[in-house]
Amino acid sequence: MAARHDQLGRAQLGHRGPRQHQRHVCAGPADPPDGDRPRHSGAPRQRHRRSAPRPERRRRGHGRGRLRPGCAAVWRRRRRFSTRSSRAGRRAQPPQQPAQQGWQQQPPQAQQPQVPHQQGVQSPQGVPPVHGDRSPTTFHQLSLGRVMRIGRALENELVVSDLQVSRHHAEFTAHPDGRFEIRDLGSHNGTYVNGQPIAKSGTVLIGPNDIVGVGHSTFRIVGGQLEEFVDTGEVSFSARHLTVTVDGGKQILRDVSFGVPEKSLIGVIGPSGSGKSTLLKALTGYRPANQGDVLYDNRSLYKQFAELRQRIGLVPQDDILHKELTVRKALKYAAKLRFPGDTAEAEREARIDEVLRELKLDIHKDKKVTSLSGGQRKRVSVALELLTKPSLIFLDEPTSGLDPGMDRDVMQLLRGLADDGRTVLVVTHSVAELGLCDKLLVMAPGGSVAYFGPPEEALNFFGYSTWADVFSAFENYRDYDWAGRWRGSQHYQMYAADIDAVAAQSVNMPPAQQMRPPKPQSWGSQLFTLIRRYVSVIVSDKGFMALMLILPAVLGAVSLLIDPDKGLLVNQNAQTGRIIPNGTATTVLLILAVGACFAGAANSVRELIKERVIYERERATGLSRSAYLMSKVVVLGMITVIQGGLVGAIGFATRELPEEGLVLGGAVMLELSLPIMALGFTSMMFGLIISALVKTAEKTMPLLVMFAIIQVVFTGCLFILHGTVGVNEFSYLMPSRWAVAAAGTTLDFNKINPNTDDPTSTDPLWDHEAAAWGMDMAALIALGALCGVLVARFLRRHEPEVMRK
Ligand SMILES: Nc1ncnc2c1ncn2[C@@H]1O[C@H](COP(=O)(O)OP(=O)(O)OP(=O)(O)O)[C@@H](O)[C@H]1O
Repeated sequence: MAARHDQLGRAQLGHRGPRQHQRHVCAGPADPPDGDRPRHSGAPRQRHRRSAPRPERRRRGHGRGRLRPGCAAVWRRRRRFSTRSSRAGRRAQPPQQPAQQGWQQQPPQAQQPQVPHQQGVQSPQGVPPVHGDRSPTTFHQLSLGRVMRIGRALENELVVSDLQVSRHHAEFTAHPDGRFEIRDLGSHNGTYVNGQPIAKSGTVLIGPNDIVGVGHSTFRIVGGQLEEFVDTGEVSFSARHLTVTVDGGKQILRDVSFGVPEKSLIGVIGPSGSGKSTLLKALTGYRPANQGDVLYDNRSLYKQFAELRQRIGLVPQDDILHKELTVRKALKYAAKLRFPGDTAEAEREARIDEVLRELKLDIHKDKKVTSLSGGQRKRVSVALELLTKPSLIFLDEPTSGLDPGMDRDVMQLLRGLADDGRTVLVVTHSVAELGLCDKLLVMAPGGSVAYFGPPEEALNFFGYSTWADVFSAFENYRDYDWAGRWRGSQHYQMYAADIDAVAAQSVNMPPAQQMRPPKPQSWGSQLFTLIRRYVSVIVSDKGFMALMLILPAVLGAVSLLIDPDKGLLVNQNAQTGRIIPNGTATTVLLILAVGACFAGAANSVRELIKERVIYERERATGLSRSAYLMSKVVVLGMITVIQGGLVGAIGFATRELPEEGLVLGGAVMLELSLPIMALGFTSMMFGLIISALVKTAEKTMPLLVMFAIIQVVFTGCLFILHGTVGVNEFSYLMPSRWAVAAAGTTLDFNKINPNTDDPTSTDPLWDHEAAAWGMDMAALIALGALCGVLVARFLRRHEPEVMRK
């Protein structure tokens, strides 16, 4: 391990050995023309990563732009050069090419960046290394004719205490003829050969070049022995020539390369729109780059995504927790969804306790997430990601909205996570605590790298005293070749040239099904967990519960104010037999229908948007889209149907109704209420469509009102739809049309609300027949089902790209 660390250090940190003796050059934008002279005298500063005690590092690495002595004079000169533009609005100075000629004029062989050590390294037997040159953790003897079963359960020949591994996960067989094979035993998280999942319960022959992945362990057969490597988190990580091109050919990430050894904390900063989020998506495989590769301990993340993605944690900017739950409950449901189906509750609880202790959250575990401070909430989000012991953790602006104290707390937490043996990359807008990072990546407008190296050298590199100045320069000189400036710099040679020297590759992504992470739980189990979690969230919100009861009660009750003494029967003059329209029945039905529409859509209209970030994250960890959607449909559907029942019960209870129904005989009130309940359900599905479509929760309210008003218009109660060409056909898309029609068949709406202009014209949807009731109800439910299909399609748009196919 020590040897590997040393080599990685050389390979990925730019061969600090010889190059540390190069002089650091103050490569500021305002370097004078003769700026090829080295600016610093004396020995270069050694960077003692983590070997330096923390306070020392903090002192050195505050990154607030304290200039080194050699640069101070240059800086003063720069300021003199810049007085004119400073007066004109204190704009940052135009950048100049850094003074790197001295370096560039070195003989070619001195400039030749070395291919990183781990590329193409072969073991003495010609077998490629699994993890660079890292030594196997354990050797297992695999005698011919023997079967070795791997799993979490103690009765296995090879016991792996890893919650990502199933109790009986896979087995190696050494055939008497010398062939070796691996068989998956129906594992939850899959068994992988060279990063590709093998079929559930499938068998694959393996040779000496093949690497078998099971949870955090990888195995290789070498001379009849099984070598096991356990990924304990200490992995190197590098990005090579990442380029992302969007439709229209525009590059939003340009040739980004950098690499870090194990236990590193990397900060990523850059002006708005410089591609930080795009980079994060490319690094995590959420939206793989079009060109380039991401290497996870020498393994291509893209090609082996299905296996390696389990080792990656991502904490998005917004909290990935249901704030209404207590910390413990939120983690409990997350663990249930992420760990294999065969993990016992005690195992999950033990892991949750471990993580809570590690993040010092145990004292807060019974508090609701809402009651925690911003910093503590961020800790809980990190805790959630740590459950599965990822080796790489990515965070998107974890400190946004936090005060400086919390900002420091969170950054120190990340520092600690890295020191404990993980690689952590944090995208941030906050520059106050950058000194805690081992490396800083600065993105320039246009999505290219402007700097990668130690944070404490970054401001000097740009030649400004504050990050505000650097960002102003980015803004004011957007078209400047920041990437060229970086590539021409000595820092580039020291910290990135080695990685960059490897030729760019176009990404040959494996087929979509091989990219997709396995589902750790069965569909039914996911659905059950999601329903339980959703019910817990609703139950913990007493205000919401009360509102859900009050809303239908009020909507039903207001209908009682309409001609309270009048019934819902057909008005017919006994002597003449003439039909007299019953306006009360039409109005009551209209109000009840609108009440159901409103209640149903209001229940669901914010549901998907408010937890979109959680969904995105969980989807990337193997959550089933249909299980998620079904959990919403089941819980909200039940609530809405009960509400519809309440609306109907209150609205129809005091009215005189026909004695016999068309379908349910004497249960007329139920026959009338069923369309109201179904209308509530279908409206709830429409609400889900709105929720899946909108970009912000604020947009849901106007759309909800619009939906309810359109439903009023198309009930058929306000004007006769039948015979109105175009409008009538359009009304078939409206749930209220079918619900009023279904209830109308029972009440005989063709007589209650006849077409007075043409008494012979009747609406077939209102025919006083059981078949018409059945058809109306079927159409209403079919509309709801169609909405379900649409919601699923719209949900896809919010998923990580690898999960969309
Ligand atoms: N799918 C896309 N199609 C076209 N342009 C896109 C797409 N995604 C992002 N962009 C553009 O790419 C650029 C980089 O976007 P990105 O979100 O990565 O920036 P950022 O640095 O994260 O910004 P911020 O700090 O504001 O979050 C932006 O100009 C953005 O408009």
